[in-house]
Amino acid sequence: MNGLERTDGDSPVNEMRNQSMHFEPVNESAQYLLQRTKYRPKVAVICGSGLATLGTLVEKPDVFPYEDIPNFPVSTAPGHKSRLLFGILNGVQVMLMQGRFHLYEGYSIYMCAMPVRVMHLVGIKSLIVSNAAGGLNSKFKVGDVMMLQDHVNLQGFVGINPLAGRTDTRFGPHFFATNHAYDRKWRAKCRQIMEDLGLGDHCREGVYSMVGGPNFETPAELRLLRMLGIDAIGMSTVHEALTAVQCGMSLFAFSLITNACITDYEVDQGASVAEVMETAHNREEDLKIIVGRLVAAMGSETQAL
Ligand SMILES: O=P(O)(O)O[C@H]1O[C@H](CO)[C@@H](O)[C@H]1O
Ligand code: HPA
Repeated sequence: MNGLERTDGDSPVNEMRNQSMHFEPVNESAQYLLQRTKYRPKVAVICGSGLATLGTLVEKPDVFPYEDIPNFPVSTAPGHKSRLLFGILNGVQVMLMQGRFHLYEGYSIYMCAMPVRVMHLVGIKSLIVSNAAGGLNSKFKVGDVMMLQDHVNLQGFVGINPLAGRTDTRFGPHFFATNHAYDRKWRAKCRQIMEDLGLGDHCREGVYSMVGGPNFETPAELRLLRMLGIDAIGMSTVHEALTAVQCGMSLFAFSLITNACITDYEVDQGASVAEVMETAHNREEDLKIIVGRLVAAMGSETQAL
């Protein structure tokens, strides 16, 4: 054990440290939920922009508006419903977030990632994270699904990281490897599911990164991101993924490529929320089947845990 891993929340030195996550408010949110639902899910889903419709898969749901959950943030982004569902999806108990939190909403990186810590205290072992993203890789087409093999934590480069600051080992270790953050078995499963559905040509794999937003990127920024080896760009997911891995969850994440990133100054058209929503809407039925089958696979695996 080193000095960073202690759990002495009220020590004077911790008072001087930044506003990183405390155990008690997260636990209060988790206990609020556990006391009000009979479900004890081990699988969770985070719905990206325009993908809240995945929530329609959940049968017999217990519905918790975020505003009712103590210490929980409230969604303000377009296409995010701001409610948490507990219920059954393809025969598996799930916890599903219809709405996530972004830096551009004014929340700290700790608050953006806080629901994942709530999931951990609820008992979640496997997590599916979805997002809408712009396609930087020129081979990608609008409507493709990019499974995250990896990410670049741009905010982390300058110390903006939900794991920074005081660490409470009840949320996992301070230092840990991230070379297998995204569990390759779920990528193999997703590829198989998409091939079975005749969607193999739309199944991609690559590197995601997150900017702060809310504006979409300039052509110069997009060219820089492409040089960094980034295939898809969004404004979310990285902080959730890191928090999930720290908590020991098995993670699958995918980007729906909702728009092509435009780096040519001669093109008049630019990225828009309307295009993001339209693509999400067009792909929702396929994504429901894919996510449903992935949840079923995760459910069989976590049953034994
Ligand atoms: O990452 P999700 O929440 O899917 O949302 C993506 O879509 C929004 C832009 O339309 C941004 O918030 C971007 O991050
Ligand atoms: N950039 C950033 N975030 C996004 C995009 C994009 O092009 N599309 C959807 N979310």
